[in-house]
Amino acid sequence: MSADMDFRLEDIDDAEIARRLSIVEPLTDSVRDLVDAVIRTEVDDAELIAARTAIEAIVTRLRARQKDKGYGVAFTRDFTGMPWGNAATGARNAVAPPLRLSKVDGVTRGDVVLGAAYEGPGGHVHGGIAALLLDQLVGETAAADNMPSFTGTLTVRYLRPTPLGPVTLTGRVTGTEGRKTFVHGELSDADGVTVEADAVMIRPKSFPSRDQISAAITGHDTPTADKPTP
Ligand SMILES: CCCCCCCCCCCCCC(=O)SCCNC(=O)CCNC(=O)[C@H](O)C(C)(C)COP(=O)(O)OP(=O)(O)OC[C@H]1O[C@@H](n2cnc3c(N)ncnc32)[C@H](O)[C@@H]1OP(=O)(O)O
Repeated sequence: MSADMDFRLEDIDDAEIARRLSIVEPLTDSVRDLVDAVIRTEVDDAELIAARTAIEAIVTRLRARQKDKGYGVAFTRDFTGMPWGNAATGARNAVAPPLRLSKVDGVTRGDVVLGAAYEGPGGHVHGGIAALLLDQLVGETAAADNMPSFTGTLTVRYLRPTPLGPVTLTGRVTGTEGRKTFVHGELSDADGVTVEADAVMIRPKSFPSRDQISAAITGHDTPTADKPTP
């Protein structure tokens, strides 16, 4: 993680974050629903072509005004992070399942339903998706005070196939050594653990301090900070 990461200020409060999420999360859910529908639909070719035309019109509307590249990581002045483009948990990212992780008593936990969009072996979760979710899990488990570490090494062990459907993620820190944090993570279905991971998470020596990030984000205004749209 280097100092040229895309940190930026969104000078907003919790109420404004909630307002924006109340608009974008249902949109993201609708796009997830669309992905699921495209995978599972059995309508005829004419319907598929009509659907494509309608979707292309929506894409054109959304592209009327947009960022040059990824969403980046926005922070408020009190250091609330908004990684809304994140591939595993981003509130604006329909590629990500609707997973929210939270930490209670040192254990990070989240529940999510993995549907057709996450299939690998028929009826089962793709191994890369399991690894993605476990990577996010160990990342959030290692993060302290909203300051992330990078995944140095992620060792994933697939114990048995994970059926599509509800899964639970749990992670905990197993040790620290200098800038390294060791984390164990598990992905489980109703019958127990299906995939487990051990990670070495590293706070890079070049990583900016919280004060440096604060200075960087408050030193310039984000182009979107004063816009009313979420
Ligand atoms: C917005 C707010 C969000 C807040 C929540 C955040 C959640 C975020 C969730 C995001 C989740 C998503 C997460 C993602 O997807 S993170 C993205 C995927 N990961 C990367 O891209 C990492 C790329 N690699 C690097 O940046 C550097 O190589 C790192 C940072 C890893 C080390 O570079 P650095 O120059 O700092 O290292 P050093 O040479 O001083 O060595 C230091 C120590 O580390 C040991 N070592 C070195 N490399 C490795 C290795 N690969 N495995 C094991 N150990 C390693 C080394 O032996 C030494 O140990 P010791 O000799 O001291 O004992």
